[in-house]
Amino acid sequence: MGDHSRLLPRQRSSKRSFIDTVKITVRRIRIRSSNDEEEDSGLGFWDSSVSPEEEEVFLQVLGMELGVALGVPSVQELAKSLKEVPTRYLRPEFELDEVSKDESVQVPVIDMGKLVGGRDDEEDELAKLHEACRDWGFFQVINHGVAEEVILKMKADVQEFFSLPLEEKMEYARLPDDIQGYSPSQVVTGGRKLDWSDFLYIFTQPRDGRNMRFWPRVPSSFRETLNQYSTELEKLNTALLSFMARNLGLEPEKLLSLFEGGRQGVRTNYYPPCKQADKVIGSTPHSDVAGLTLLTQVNEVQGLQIKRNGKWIPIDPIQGAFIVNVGNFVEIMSNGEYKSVEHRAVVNPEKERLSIATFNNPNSNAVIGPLPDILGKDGKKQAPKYKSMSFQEYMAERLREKKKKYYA
Ligand SMILES: O=C(O)CCC(=O)C(=O)O
Ligand SMILES: [Fe+2]
Repeated sequence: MGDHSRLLPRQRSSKRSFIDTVKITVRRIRIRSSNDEEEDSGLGFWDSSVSPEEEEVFLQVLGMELGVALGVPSVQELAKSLKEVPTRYLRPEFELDEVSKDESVQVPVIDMGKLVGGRDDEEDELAKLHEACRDWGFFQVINHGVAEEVILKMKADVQEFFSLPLEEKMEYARLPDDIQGYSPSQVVTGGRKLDWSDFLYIFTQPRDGRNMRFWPRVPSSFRETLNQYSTELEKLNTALLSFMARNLGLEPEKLLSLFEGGRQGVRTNYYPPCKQADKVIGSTPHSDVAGLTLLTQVNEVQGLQIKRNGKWIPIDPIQGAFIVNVGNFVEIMSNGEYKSVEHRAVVNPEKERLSIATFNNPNSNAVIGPLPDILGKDGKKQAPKYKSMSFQEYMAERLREKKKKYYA
């Protein structure tokens, strides 16, 4: 998932006793779940008044430990040895969802080649981009300027990483106090239901925010490849934001300054095949907590679906294109003119699927709210549809929401 709502400050070591409390709670839950009972209590502690940062650490430690306790270091491994899908992955709530069969319904394709260099068709393409962000929240971008070689290398290295033996991947396992690293999906929520996927999540920009501990050394080119990929995608993100700013009647510099130095995270998703593919979900429906998300699909296996008029529309990726979606931050900043659309990933019965999602965030000083220039646009005052708050407050709120959803 693109959640990535977990960008709160790291825990200070003075909070040790809190962590110990968490560990004890987790141990209790572990004993309980190994006895195969419902593990829904033992969370009385949860209600005590802890700060959002503390909640954050709690969720992470709980999620990690619970994942291990349930014997799911990786869905990829589970899928190999599997006779039957464990109940925890069965998601009957999605079985009746309607999926569109009309293959002609596809997200708009934006040709970035037309947006640079003062061509005659520039205005038409800008209008198409505006429409895509307003009406779809998703589009594919071609002629985006990212060298094909960099994309191919990234895909190859990601594929190689996931084909390593589990022990090697576990060298980059997520740690209790971090959200980066290799992990099965959704254990971070400690939820009762799990997604049919693993991921490797790495903070890639700004450079001084990198923790090389989570950057794979194998394949040997991985680090350099990711560095290049992330740098190229940062440029693409900036270019797209500046076109969107023009479309929204904003000064590009003003919008870009909110994203300057913001965190970029690259999440590579691995969806193992599943014989009961229609009974599991690779990525639970969500909208991305990001400014813009740029997605590359590693192989030809389809899986991404977006919600439109109550139906799921499967996205057919164009070779070499990026699938771009408006994230929650851009929706809010545009006062809802652009939409952060719900999406999910389904699993294939025969083939593995891999994707690389790059999330680009505003910086932590940015106020998250409708931009004053949008509210006052065209001389008319628009009422703000979203509250304004600090980046940290926004993240804490998402966390509280998640807590409600998974622990209610
Ligand atoms: O795998 C995909 O196509 C979607 C992944 C996704 O939505 C995410 O990581 O946020
Ligand atoms: Fe997503």
